Amino acid sequence: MSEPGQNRSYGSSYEKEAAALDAADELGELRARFVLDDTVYLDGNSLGALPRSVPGQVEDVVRRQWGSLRIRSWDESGWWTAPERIGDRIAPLVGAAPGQIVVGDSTSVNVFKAVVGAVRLANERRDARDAREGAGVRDEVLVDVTTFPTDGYIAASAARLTGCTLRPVAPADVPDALSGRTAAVLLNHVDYRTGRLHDLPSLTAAIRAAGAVSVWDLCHSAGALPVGLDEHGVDLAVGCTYKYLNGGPGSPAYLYVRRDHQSRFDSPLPGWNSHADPFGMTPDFTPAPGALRGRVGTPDILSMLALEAALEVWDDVSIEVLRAKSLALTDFFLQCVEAYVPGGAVEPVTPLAHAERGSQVSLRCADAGGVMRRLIERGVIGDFREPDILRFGFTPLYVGFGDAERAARVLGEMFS
Ligand SMILES: Cc1ncc(COP(=O)(O)O)c(C=O)c1O
Ligand SMILES: Nc1c(O)cccc1C(=O)C[C@H](N)C(=O)O
Repeated sequence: MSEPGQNRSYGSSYEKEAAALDAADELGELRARFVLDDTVYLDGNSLGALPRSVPGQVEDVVRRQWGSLRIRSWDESGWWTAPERIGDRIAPLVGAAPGQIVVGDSTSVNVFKAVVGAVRLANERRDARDAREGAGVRDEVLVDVTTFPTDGYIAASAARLTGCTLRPVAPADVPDALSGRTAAVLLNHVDYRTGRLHDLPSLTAAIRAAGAVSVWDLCHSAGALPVGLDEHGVDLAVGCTYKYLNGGPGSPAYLYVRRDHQSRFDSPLPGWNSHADPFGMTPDFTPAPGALRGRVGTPDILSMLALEAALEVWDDVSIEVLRAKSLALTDFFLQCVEAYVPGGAVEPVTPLAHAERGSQVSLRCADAGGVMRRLIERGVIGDFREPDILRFGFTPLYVGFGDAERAARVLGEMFS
């Protein structure tokens, strides 16, 4: 792969432009903090690359904290408080003040906690307003019709369990679909298939104005672009940590519970780790104060502390700078695709408008599965999503403009 500064001759004007952009990239030096090879890795929106800080720290967790300190590590190594400590480390990346995020469980499980919790919150609030306004029960859950499947499956079950009807709606149609019956609305911030960025500020405002509770899935936005949870008044949010946050395969997810809601957040999974006094071992459940009530059982310490090590890379990164690079990368990739790929062979599905674009580019293409297989054989790693989508994720921490140019060039060669 061509690295900036390397003494080689550049073939096309796009190669030259990529080299200049890489040389000027203020995040460029972060790439060295990841384990990468000479492939072009455009699949960090599925599994982020390994940060170099992780293996040594995981070894310490295993050998010293577990191997030597054993049970003492729950206190002495900070194991017990890891879910909230690591939650506070993720918080600035999604625009949240400390004390509102706990890490643990999978995204799917957190979607369940959040949707059931949202329906309960909406109706608890209704109880107070009900007497005054004569409002009926809020018994409808709206879900993004294009959602990543797990959110849809879990929302359907959560709706059944809470006596609600589930109504799939396109995100843009949510304002018109809201009514006095809407309890909760579950939306994806960035669509996993198309890369479309939904309008979180205005949708959240519409949901709040209708008296319903918003739940946002941040899997494809956290670590890729500014989210602004506190600023935009989001009620509840969930996200995974193995994509743009590089926590590793199956690393734990997180749950955000807005501070104003915490005292009324009634988790459908109250475990001993969400109890106010876990070691009191009482038969009755008293929820812990704050976001801690979003915890359930014993945290998965090995994965969680690998994630904590992975998050170190964010110490000096501005999300605004990251977003600017992400948009520049996807713009440049699209420009190169237009230059290298014969007209009509692929069609961009990801919106061109910056305000509607996440950190990926999806291209519709005939035999997309076969094309992606051949791209991977040629060292360009993206992925294929049914039925006809080539998906390229741009993780601004370690993807460069040279990668974007090479990926588009190799894609063009597939059609020559
Ligand atoms: C938007 C979205 N939600 C949820 C998930 C999956 O959640 P889990 O971590 O439970 O597998 C993914 C990806 O796997 C996703 O893209
Ligand atoms: N979570 C994944 C997994 O365990 C295996 C393979 C892929 C994934 C993914 O994250 C898929 C991803 N959410 C997507 O956007 O398609």
